[in-house]
Amino acid sequence: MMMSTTLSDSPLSETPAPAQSKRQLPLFLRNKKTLVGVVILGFFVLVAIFGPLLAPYSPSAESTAKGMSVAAPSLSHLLGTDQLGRDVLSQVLIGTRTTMLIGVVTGVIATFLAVVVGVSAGYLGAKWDEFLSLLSNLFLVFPALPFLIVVLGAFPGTGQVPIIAMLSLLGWPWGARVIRAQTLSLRNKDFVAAAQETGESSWKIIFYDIVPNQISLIAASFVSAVLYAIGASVGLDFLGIGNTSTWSLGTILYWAQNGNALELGAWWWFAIPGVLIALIGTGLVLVNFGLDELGNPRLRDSGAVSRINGRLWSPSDPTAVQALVKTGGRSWRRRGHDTLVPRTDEISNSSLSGDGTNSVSFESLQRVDGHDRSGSALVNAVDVHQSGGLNGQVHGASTDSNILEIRDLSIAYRSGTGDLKAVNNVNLAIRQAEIIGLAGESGSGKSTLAYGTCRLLRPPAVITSGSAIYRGSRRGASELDLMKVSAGDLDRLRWREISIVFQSAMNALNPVLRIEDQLLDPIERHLDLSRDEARDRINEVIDLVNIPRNRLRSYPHELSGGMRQRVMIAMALTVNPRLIIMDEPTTALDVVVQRDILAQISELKDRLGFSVLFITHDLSLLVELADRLAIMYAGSLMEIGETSDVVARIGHPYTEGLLNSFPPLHGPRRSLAGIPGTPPDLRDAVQGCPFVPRCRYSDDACTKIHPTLLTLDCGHGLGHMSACPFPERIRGTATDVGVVGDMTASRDRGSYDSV
Ligand SMILES: Nc1ncnc2c1ncn2[C@@H]1O[C@H](COP(=O)(O)OP(=O)(O)OP(=O)(O)O)[C@@H](O)[C@H]1O
Repeated sequence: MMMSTTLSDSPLSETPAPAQSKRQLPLFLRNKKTLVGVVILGFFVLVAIFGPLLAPYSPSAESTAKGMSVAAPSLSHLLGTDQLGRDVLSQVLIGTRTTMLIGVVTGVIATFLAVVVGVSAGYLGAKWDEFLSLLSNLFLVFPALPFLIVVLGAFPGTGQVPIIAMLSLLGWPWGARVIRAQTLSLRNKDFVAAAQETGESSWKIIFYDIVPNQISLIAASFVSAVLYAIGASVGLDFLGIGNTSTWSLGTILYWAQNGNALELGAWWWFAIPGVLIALIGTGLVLVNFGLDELGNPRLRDSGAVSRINGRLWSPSDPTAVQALVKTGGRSWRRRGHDTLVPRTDEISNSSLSGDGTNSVSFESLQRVDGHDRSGSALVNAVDVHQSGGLNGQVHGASTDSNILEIRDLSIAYRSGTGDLKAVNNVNLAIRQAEIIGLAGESGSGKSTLAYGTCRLLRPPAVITSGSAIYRGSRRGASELDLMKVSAGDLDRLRWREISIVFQSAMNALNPVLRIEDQLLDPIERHLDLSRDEARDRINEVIDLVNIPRNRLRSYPHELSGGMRQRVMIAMALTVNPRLIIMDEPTTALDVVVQRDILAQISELKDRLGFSVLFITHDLSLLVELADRLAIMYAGSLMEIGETSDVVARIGHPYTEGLLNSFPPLHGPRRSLAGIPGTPPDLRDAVQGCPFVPRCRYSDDACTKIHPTLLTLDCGHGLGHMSACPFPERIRGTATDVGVVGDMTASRDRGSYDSV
């Protein structure tokens, strides 16, 4: 019987769907902090605009009447009076306008200067960059306060203009540095290179490509400049350096200080302007949070969070792999815990390097693990016919030879417009020492399934149901549900037992670390080896993937694409994992290198006995490599079986379409047919089989069935299953990829749920 995990069981499923009222708010305001910030600032903007009109008295009007000096708040003076009987409420209403005006005008000028200098330095580079960076640095170390005192002293009684001018001049360098750095990064992006290639002028590229792509950064820089200007002007006014004859929140504090407000206990005189200044600052800081999140979509997602050592993680994060493997500090020869410790006699006797060095071999590690994972350890086939024909059946059934069983796993991406169901009730078992190929078009949910299984997805992804049972963990537990184990246990399991080879090696490798150091990280984290043993281990894996040892001192950019991908494979192998997830590891490589790497993966798998979940959209590539194929479409498995079965007797029209979409790696050339149409939008509810609109065999019946993986009677070994109720229709339209054999579905059509 299928075990299913409910939403509340899953550590990743704590996020409720967004409330309707929240959905209607603009993106920027969905964050509570930002909303509070905007409300606070909105209040002060209104006070700045209408405050002077509402002031009950002139702020400088003195009252000599008895008891009016330093009078506590009353009905006639809601915020009390100062020592000259002046109304504090009127001073606050008028002073807020001045303070806000200084902040906003300074913010605009300083941000304008920051953008001009930052973008020019970053985009024009060379001498311009040197000159403008030098200028920014000079202004950053400029002794601002004495300078301001001198200048403002030289222009007494000239209103706020000198203050605004001085603060603008001193407030731009921080923003300029950040904007320069972002411009440098954008300048190297492909879309900018493409614009340059088409001959667009520099100014056009700056205005259309560079500046719009850092709007949120510029906005954040503006908010910071406003905050700085308000803080600085209040400080100057309080010290009496500014224009004390003009009312601002700072000058109220100046008069309060001079009038001994504190000693007189006249809290209303200093506390109220003080609180207002703090509130303006808080509002600006909160809005800045929102702008940060707007500029970085990853920060703004709500919901479940996957962390490694407290660090947010995403598979597409360029430094993710570093975080994944390096989840501990550098400490050598940690003892006294259950980390794998190779025995000395095994270390000395079983080197794979063959050069007599004292290296730690894979075989020694396998024996210490208690797992014989030699290539010959391939498991016996399991007859799934016995349990076939049931909804939610795991291909491969439940057997000790399965190292991972994904059961009824469903994953959705939450958004303001509803859930995108990326993975729907997927059941899949991965056996020991097999390569299982997961194929499907882009967007079919392959990566979501793979990363979701290891709980490596981050918000807005949510595991809505299901489990992933990991068997035979080295840490002792016979079965672990990856959806339920603690984050700490999962950290220890990842890489040590399940490692990942990412699609883009250039992104996954840290550009500033040598290859050797990057290979050292997982060893350091997961194995208890001395430095020399670790070096031996690195030499061993680097030999395995055919990279010359002298390249260990290289940086990633000094290697070819194929070499970098091999380094990724070596990194995945360093701690001898039981399962390696390979996410399109060869997509970016040319066919020759691709073939070479595939052959190597296959050979290493046979030699070391690990399992591989190989993800690709190129089914013809998997036909060459995989023991079993799983075909995914619109978040569901469409077909699964031994590769030879699937190719020889195609069981689903989608598989047929995929096979006809790619040229085989070898063999005679054939015309490619492709699959007409596009996959469904996974946000929409699909009636019947999701492939119907693109299927040349479909009829009305297909829109009424609930596609379920059922066993075809022609499979052997682990069986051959398809979600198409009419696989016999594919007969007679054989592609030249494989011969469509005698295949009849022995299934009772009545077992399909009608929808
Ligand atoms: N962070 C995300 N937020 C919202 N939707 C997402 C996110 N990541 C993926 N999706 C959606 O989930 C679905 C499955 O995506 P996934 O990347 O798993 O597919 P895939 O088969 O691995 O595609 P590819 O081969 O292009 O990597 C797609 O519709 C995709 O748009």
